[in-house]
Amino acid sequence: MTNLVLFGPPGAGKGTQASILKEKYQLVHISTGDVFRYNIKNETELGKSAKSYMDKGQLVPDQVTIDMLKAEVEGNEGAKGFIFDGFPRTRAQAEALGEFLASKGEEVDAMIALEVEDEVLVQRLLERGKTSGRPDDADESVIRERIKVYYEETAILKEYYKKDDKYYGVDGVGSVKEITERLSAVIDKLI
Ligand SMILES: Nc1ncnc2c1ncn2[C@@H]1O[C@H](COP(=O)(O)OP(=O)(O)O)[C@@H](O)[C@H]1O
Repeated sequence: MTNLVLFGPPGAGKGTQASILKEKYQLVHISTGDVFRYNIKNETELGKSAKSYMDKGQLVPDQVTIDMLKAEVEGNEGAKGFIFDGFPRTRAQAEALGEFLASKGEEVDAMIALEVEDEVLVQRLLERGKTSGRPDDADESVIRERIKVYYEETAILKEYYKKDDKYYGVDGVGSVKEITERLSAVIDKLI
């Protein structure tokens, strides 16, 4: 299996690239944000518990997120591998993912990060908010909170994967195609 973590701050372009890469490499794309939004739309218990955090730009609690992620992986038996998008976002999530994959004789092969400056992120998210219908994109203070949470809780994962030589940084500014090419150059060396 090939298991990739697509990493980067909110608005870095993870979702856009993951949808392209999953086709190209025949991997299953799991976006924790998308799964939460699906649950909110369908008014499930999970959706109800996630919504209040998401609307404020905060992280959904680890245990809820980890259980959901495991269920998504379990639901895709026979997959050639996964692209994890938006997960892990905390050290506890990274540890849980490692243990979970190890229990299946698998591992995270690489974390590939899209690197984009903060001000570019804010502009992209505000632009996306005009059409995405996402409440967390419509409000600049929520966007800034998400970026702050990223630096406080998520950015440390760079070191976490770096120590195992699994971290790859890619410039996230350019055309969608250019960025796909940069990511593919990393992935092609792994598989
Ligand atoms: N791994 C996660 N842990 C906790 N909360 C998460 C996780 N993934 C997504 N969320 C919640 O969903 C929101 C939206 O996530 P996402 O769709 O990945 O958007 P973005 O990265 O553009 O902010 C996050 O702000 C957070 O509240």
